[in-house]
Amino acid sequence: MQGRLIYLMGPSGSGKDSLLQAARAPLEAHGCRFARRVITRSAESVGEDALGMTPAEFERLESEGGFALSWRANGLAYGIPREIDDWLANGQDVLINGSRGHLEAARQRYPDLLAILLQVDEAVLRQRLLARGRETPEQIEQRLARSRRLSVTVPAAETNLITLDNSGPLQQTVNRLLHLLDETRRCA
Ligand SMILES: Nc1ncnc2c1ncn2[C@@H]1O[C@H](COP(=O)(O)OP(=O)(O)O)[C@@H](O)[C@H]1O
Ligand SMILES: O=P(O)(O)OC[C@H]1O[C@H](OP(=O)(O)OP(=O)(O)O)[C@H](O)[C@@H]1O
Repeated sequence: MQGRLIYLMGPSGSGKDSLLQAARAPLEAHGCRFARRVITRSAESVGEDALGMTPAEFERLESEGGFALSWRANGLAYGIPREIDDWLANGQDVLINGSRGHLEAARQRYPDLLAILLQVDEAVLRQRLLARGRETPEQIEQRLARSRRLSVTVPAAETNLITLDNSGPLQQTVNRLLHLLDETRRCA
Protein backbone atom coordinates (compact mmCIF):
# COMPACT_ATOMS: atom_id res chain seq x y z
CA MET A 1 0.00 0.00 0.00
CA GLN A 2 1.20 3.50 -0.88
CA GLY A 3 2.39 5.67 2.04
CA ARG A 4 0.77 9.00 2.93
CA LEU A 5 2.29 12.37 2.15
CA ILE A 6 1.85 14.61 5.20
CA TYR A 7 2.15 18.22 4.06
CA LEU A 8 2.83 20.53 7.01
CA MET A 9 2.49 24.23 6.27
CA GLY A 10 1.96 27.49 8.10
CA PRO A 11 3.25 31.03 8.34
CA SER A 12 6.92 31.74 8.72
CA GLY A 13 7.61 31.49 12.46
CA SER A 14 4.59 29.32 13.25
CA GLY A 15 6.93 26.52 14.33
CA LYS A 16 6.98 24.06 11.41
CA ASP A 17 10.66 23.36 11.73
CA SER A 18 10.53 23.07 15.55
CA LEU A 19 7.55 20.72 15.32
CA LEU A 20 9.23 18.54 12.69
CA GLN A 21 12.34 18.24 14.83
CA ALA A 22 10.42 17.48 18.02
CA ALA A 23 8.12 14.92 16.41
CA ARG A 24 10.84 13.26 14.39
CA ALA A 25 11.97 10.55 16.84
CA PRO A 26 8.48 9.26 17.76
CA LEU A 27 7.33 9.31 14.13
CA GLU A 28 10.47 7.67 12.79
CA ALA A 29 9.91 4.93 15.35
CA HIS A 30 6.66 4.24 13.48
CA GLY A 31 8.42 4.12 10.11
CA CYS A 32 7.62 7.68 8.98
CA ARG A 33 10.27 9.39 6.82
CA PHE A 34 11.31 13.06 6.83
CA ALA A 35 12.33 14.79 3.60
CA ARG A 36 15.36 17.06 3.72
CA ARG A 37 14.57 20.23 1.78
CA VAL A 38 16.87 21.94 -0.66
CA ILE A 39 16.85 25.73 -0.22
CA THR A 40 18.75 28.46 -2.05
CA ARG A 41 19.60 30.08 1.27
CA SER A 42 23.25 30.48 2.22
CA ALA A 43 24.50 27.45 4.15
CA GLU A 44 25.13 29.49 7.34
CA SER A 45 21.58 30.76 7.52
CA VAL A 46 19.72 27.60 6.58
CA GLY A 47 18.75 27.09 10.23
CA GLU A 48 17.10 23.73 9.66
CA ASP A 49 18.17 20.37 8.40
CA ALA A 50 18.13 21.57 4.79
CA LEU A 51 20.65 21.42 2.00
CA GLY A 52 21.87 24.84 0.79
CA MET A 53 22.33 25.30 -2.95
CA THR A 54 23.00 28.14 -5.37
CA PRO A 55 20.10 29.20 -7.62
CA ALA A 56 21.98 27.81 -10.66
CA GLU A 57 22.52 24.42 -9.00
CA PHE A 58 18.87 24.38 -7.93
CA GLU A 59 17.64 25.07 -11.45
CA ARG A 60 19.84 22.38 -12.93
CA LEU A 61 18.59 19.78 -10.45
CA GLU A 62 15.00 20.90 -11.02
CA SER A 63 15.32 20.62 -14.80
CA GLU A 64 16.78 17.12 -14.40
CA GLY A 65 13.64 16.07 -12.48
CA GLY A 66 15.45 15.93 -9.15
CA PHE A 67 12.50 17.31 -7.18
CA ALA A 68 9.14 15.76 -6.39
CA LEU A 69 7.90 19.27 -5.54
CA SER A 70 9.51 22.69 -5.89
CA TRP A 71 8.35 26.27 -5.41
CA ARG A 72 9.50 29.86 -5.03
CA ALA A 73 8.67 32.11 -2.07
CA ASN A 74 10.31 34.78 0.07
CA GLY A 75 12.91 35.35 -2.66
CA LEU A 76 14.10 31.73 -2.34
CA ALA A 77 13.63 28.42 -4.18
CA TYR A 78 12.65 25.29 -2.24
CA GLY A 79 12.76 21.67 -3.40
CA ILE A 80 11.63 18.33 -1.99
CA PRO A 81 13.92 15.58 -3.32
CA ARG A 82 12.46 12.99 -5.67
CA GLU A 83 13.42 10.15 -3.31
CA ILE A 84 10.16 10.71 -1.39
CA ASP A 85 8.37 8.93 -4.25
CA ASP A 86 10.39 5.77 -3.52
CA TRP A 87 9.52 5.99 0.18
CA LEU A 88 5.81 6.48 -0.58
CA ALA A 89 5.87 3.58 -3.05
CA ASN A 90 7.42 1.44 -0.31
CA GLY A 91 4.40 2.20 1.87
CA GLN A 92 6.17 4.66 4.18
CA ASP A 93 4.51 7.89 5.31
CA VAL A 94 6.54 11.00 4.48
CA LEU A 95 6.40 14.31 6.34
CA ILE A 96 7.41 17.48 4.53
CA ASN A 97 7.71 21.18 5.34
CA GLY A 98 5.47 22.58 2.61
CA SER A 99 4.22 25.92 1.33
CA ARG A 100 0.68 27.26 1.60
CA GLY A 101 1.14 28.93 -1.78
CA HIS A 102 2.05 25.60 -3.40
CA LEU A 103 -0.68 23.46 -1.81
CA GLU A 104 -2.91 23.29 -4.87
CA ALA A 105 -0.05 22.20 -7.12
CA ALA A 106 1.07 19.64 -4.53
CA ARG A 107 -2.45 18.21 -4.43
CA GLN A 108 -2.41 17.78 -8.19
CA ARG A 109 0.61 15.53 -7.91
CA TYR A 110 -0.43 13.88 -4.61
CA PRO A 111 -4.27 13.89 -4.50
CA ASP A 112 -4.37 11.98 -1.20
CA LEU A 113 -1.95 14.17 0.71
CA LEU A 114 -2.84 15.09 4.28
CA ALA A 115 -2.65 18.88 4.64
CA ILE A 116 -1.93 20.28 8.10
CA LEU A 117 -1.91 24.02 8.73
CA LEU A 118 0.00 25.27 11.77
CA GLN A 119 -1.43 28.48 13.21
CA VAL A 120 -0.24 31.12 15.67
CA ASP A 121 -1.52 34.65 16.40
CA GLU A 122 0.25 37.34 14.40
CA ALA A 123 1.64 39.16 17.47
CA VAL A 124 3.21 35.92 18.71
CA LEU A 125 4.51 35.20 15.21
CA ARG A 126 6.26 38.56 15.02
CA GLN A 127 7.85 38.01 18.44
CA ARG A 128 9.05 34.53 17.49
CA LEU A 129 10.50 35.70 14.19
CA LEU A 130 12.32 38.59 15.86
CA ALA A 131 13.64 36.28 18.58
CA ARG A 132 14.79 33.72 15.99
CA GLY A 133 16.80 36.52 14.37
CA ARG A 134 17.30 34.82 11.00
CA GLU A 135 15.67 37.55 8.90
CA THR A 136 15.94 41.34 9.02
CA PRO A 137 12.96 43.26 10.51
CA GLU A 138 11.99 44.26 6.97
CA GLN A 139 12.03 40.65 5.75
CA ILE A 140 9.98 39.68 8.80
CA GLU A 141 7.33 42.26 7.93
CA GLN A 142 7.25 40.92 4.36
CA ARG A 143 6.71 37.38 5.67
CA LEU A 144 3.90 38.59 7.94
CA ALA A 145 2.29 40.39 5.01
CA ARG A 146 2.53 37.22 2.90
CA SER A 147 0.88 35.28 5.73
CA ARG A 148 -1.99 37.75 5.93
CA ARG A 149 -2.56 37.38 2.16
CA LEU A 150 -2.37 33.58 2.28
CA SER A 151 -4.54 33.22 5.39
CA VAL A 152 -7.38 34.70 3.36
CA THR A 153 -6.89 32.47 0.33
CA VAL A 154 -5.90 29.13 1.90
CA PRO A 155 -9.00 28.34 4.03
CA ALA A 156 -11.38 29.72 1.41
CA ALA A 157 -9.99 27.49 -1.32
CA GLU A 158 -9.25 24.54 0.88
CA THR A 159 -11.77 22.64 2.95
CA ASN A 160 -9.82 19.42 3.27
CA LEU A 161 -7.38 20.81 5.79
CA ILE A 162 -6.52 20.06 9.42
CA THR A 163 -5.50 23.07 11.51
CA LEU A 164 -3.17 22.77 14.46
CA ASP A 165 -2.60 25.62 16.90
CA ASN A 166 0.97 26.21 18.09
CA SER A 167 0.38 29.20 20.37
CA GLY A 168 0.96 27.06 23.46
CA PRO A 169 3.91 24.90 24.50
CA LEU A 170 5.58 23.00 21.67
CA GLN A 171 5.19 19.63 23.42
CA GLN A 172 1.44 20.11 23.44
CA THR A 173 1.47 20.63 19.66
CA VAL A 174 3.70 17.57 19.21
CA ASN A 175 1.23 15.46 21.19
CA ARG A 176 -1.69 16.76 19.13
CA LEU A 177 0.13 16.04 15.88
CA LEU A 178 0.93 12.47 16.95
CA HIS A 179 -2.68 11.99 17.99
CA LEU A 180 -4.18 13.34 14.78
CA LEU A 181 -1.83 11.28 12.61
CA ASP A 182 -2.84 8.21 14.53
CA GLU A 183 -6.56 9.06 14.20
CA THR A 184 -6.42 9.80 10.48
CA ARG A 185 -4.42 6.62 9.84
CA ARG A 186 -7.20 4.58 11.42
CA CYS A 187 -9.72 6.27 9.11
CA ALA A 188 -7.64 5.65 5.98
N1 LIG B 1 5.29 26.34 20.77
C1 LIG B 1 6.30 27.21 20.78
N2 LIG B 1 6.49 28.01 21.84
C2 LIG B 1 7.49 28.92 21.86
N3 LIG B 1 8.38 29.12 20.85
C3 LIG B 1 8.24 28.37 19.76
C4 LIG B 1 7.21 27.37 19.65
N4 LIG B 1 7.32 26.80 18.44
C5 LIG B 1 8.38 27.37 17.82
N5 LIG B 1 8.93 28.32 18.60
C6 LIG B 1 10.06 29.22 18.27
O1 LIG B 1 9.60 30.11 17.24
C7 LIG B 1 10.63 30.37 16.30
C8 LIG B 1 10.12 30.00 14.90
O2 LIG B 1 9.96 28.60 14.86
P1 LIG B 1 10.37 27.77 13.58
O3 LIG B 1 10.24 26.33 13.95
O4 LIG B 1 11.68 28.24 13.04
O5 LIG B 1 9.18 28.20 12.59
P2 LIG B 1 8.96 27.99 11.03
O6 LIG B 1 9.79 26.80 10.61
O7 LIG B 1 7.51 27.75 10.87
O8 LIG B 1 9.38 29.27 10.40
C9 LIG B 1 11.84 29.57 16.72
O9 LIG B 1 12.73 30.43 17.39
C10 LIG B 1 11.27 28.50 17.67
O10 LIG B 1 12.20 28.14 18.67
O1 LIG C 1 3.70 29.66 0.87
P1 LIG C 1 4.14 29.82 2.31
O2 LIG C 1 3.30 29.00 3.23
O3 LIG C 1 4.31 31.22 2.76
O4 LIG C 1 5.58 29.14 2.40
C1 LIG C 1 6.66 29.63 1.67
C2 LIG C 1 7.94 29.02 2.17
O5 LIG C 1 8.26 29.60 3.44
C3 LIG C 1 8.50 28.59 4.37
O6 LIG C 1 9.84 28.24 4.34
P2 LIG C 1 11.03 28.98 5.06
O7 LIG C 1 11.82 27.92 5.71
O8 LIG C 1 11.72 29.90 4.14
O9 LIG C 1 10.42 29.91 6.05
P3 LIG C 1 10.16 29.69 7.54
O10 LIG C 1 11.02 28.58 8.05
O11 LIG C 1 10.46 30.99 8.09
O12 LIG C 1 8.71 29.34 7.55
C4 LIG C 1 7.67 27.44 3.91
O13 LIG C 1 8.15 26.24 4.44
C5 LIG C 1 7.76 27.53 2.42
O14 LIG C 1 8.87 26.84 1.91
